[in-house]
Amino acid sequence: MSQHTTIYLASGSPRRQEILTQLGVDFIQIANHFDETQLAGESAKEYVERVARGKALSAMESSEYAEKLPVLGADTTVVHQGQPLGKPDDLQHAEQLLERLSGQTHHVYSSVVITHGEQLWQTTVKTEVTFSNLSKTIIQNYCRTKEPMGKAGAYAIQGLGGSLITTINGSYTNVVGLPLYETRQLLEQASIKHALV
Ligand SMILES: Cc1cn([C@H]2C[C@H](O)[C@@H](COP(=O)(O)OP(=O)(O)OP(=O)(O)O)O2)c(=O)[nH]c1=O
Repeated sequence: MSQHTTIYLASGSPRRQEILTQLGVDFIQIANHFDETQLAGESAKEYVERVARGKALSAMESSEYAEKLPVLGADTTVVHQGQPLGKPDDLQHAEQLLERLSGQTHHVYSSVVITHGEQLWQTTVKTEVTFSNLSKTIIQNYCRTKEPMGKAGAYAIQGLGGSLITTINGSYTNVVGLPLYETRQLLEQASIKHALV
């Protein structure tokens, strides 16, 4: 099979753009308008996998992108006690999410999908993250930086939020939004050019 040198990235996440750039992938960024509301009766892992597929497929099916290059989409969700915690609606919601995660261990799931025509490749990675005990003042001061906004679980491990975390077990880039090693493997399965092939 011949190699694809350019793909569509169906993501507005600056973190995903940075990680793909780090991998040396040439991409064109496109929007995805997938509705991320949760359906009843699915596990957190099934949820993140469905949303990642939905993001990639909805972007691919858009007639605007008829050229049909491969499309990469991804979703990241923080899961605490089996419940997916998405991005905060506002700063008050961010405080509630951080109160919930304080002193606790949770999991971060990222699922990455590449679609091209009838073909679909998908990988899902889980990382365990443990938070220190957070005082009300620390939570309020952290929220005041606005860093929690737009981040699943209301924190950014790559920013000041990293100072709230005591340990992680598993892939760091998976928490940031795109697991580097597993994404490289997926690119290779889909015959997409990156810096190492
Ligand atoms: C937990 C965590 C999440 N995040 C980010 C990664 C994702 O951008 C975001 C999770 O939301 P997503 O819904 O996965 O992605 P998104 O809406 O930002 O972008 P798109 O759907 O267009 O691809 O949270 C961090 O940047 N750092 C972290 O530590």
